[in-house]
Amino acid sequence: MRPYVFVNLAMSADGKISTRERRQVKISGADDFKRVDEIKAGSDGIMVGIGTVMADDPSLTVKSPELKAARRARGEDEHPLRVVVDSMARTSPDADILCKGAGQRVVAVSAAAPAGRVEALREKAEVVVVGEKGVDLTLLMHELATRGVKRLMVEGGGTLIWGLFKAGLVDELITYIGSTVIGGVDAPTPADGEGFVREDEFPRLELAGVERVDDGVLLRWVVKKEE
Ligand SMILES: NC(=O)C1=CN([C@@H]2O[C@H](COP(=O)(O)OP(=O)(O)OC[C@H]3O[C@@H](n4cnc5c(N)ncnc54)[C@H](O)[C@@H]3O)[C@@H](O)[C@H]2O)C=CC1
Ligand SMILES: Nc1nc(O)c(N)c(N[C@@H]2O[C@H](COP(=O)(O)O)[C@@H](O)[C@H]2O)n1
Repeated sequence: MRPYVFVNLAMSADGKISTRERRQVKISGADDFKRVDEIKAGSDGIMVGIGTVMADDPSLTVKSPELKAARRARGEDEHPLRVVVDSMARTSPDADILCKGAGQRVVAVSAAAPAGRVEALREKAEVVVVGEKGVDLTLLMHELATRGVKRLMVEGGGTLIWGLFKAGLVDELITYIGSTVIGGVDAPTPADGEGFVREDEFPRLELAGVERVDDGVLLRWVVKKEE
């Protein structure tokens, strides 16, 4: 049992999701940010890796007052459950994702995380220990499903997205391609990590939508299931 997992990201025309210094950049335009807010509001949970928390300090809150009101009217918290994948419990207790906006949080750590940092995080979030050295993403998905997460949005970054693809946990990939070039061999891309080597390992995608948004393109891919 696991949630439906969809990844949403914005990349430059040359396939980078931030600069080589991992500095957050605005790739999406106003209409795309509105679309992101809508799909976030339609999700039960939203997940990021600790690399993104440390680089961007995102809140991952729903921004539109109307969308927040609609969630309340459905009996939901204003913001989806926010989930940080954080093997060593490096999330700062002052991070926006733990402090901004009402709602539930889960920080997923491994058994190798220092006890003191785990205890400090328990003041702000539910901490789940899944995995020995790194976070076992399959176990985490099971934990999220038992907490009622049916639709999970993944915001990145590239290392987490790679880990999810490697574990066969991605159902859909939504990519906004913006009208800019970032460049840099060390700049993060949508799926980093070590990468697949053999062609028979590559996840296969089916193109489910192409749309012009702002001055870029929105692509929606559905991951083909193995027969
Ligand atoms: N343009 C966009 O749409 C977005 C861009 N970003 C950018 O991505 C960059 C951050 O990406 P990364 O450094 O790759 O960090 P990340 O956010 O992907 O976090 C990776 C970390 O997650 C932890 N982790 C634990 N278990 C794991 C597992 N099983 N698989 C994978 N990771 C696991 C590890 O500590 C790992 O270093 C930033 O520069 C940020 O601005 C992030 C989100 C969206
Ligand atoms: N969809 C999208 N377009 C961009 O141009 C971006 N830079 C990002 N970045 C992601 O948005 C997060 C910000 O979240 P909050 O506004 O703090 O809620 C950031 O951390 C990236 O995950 N996304």
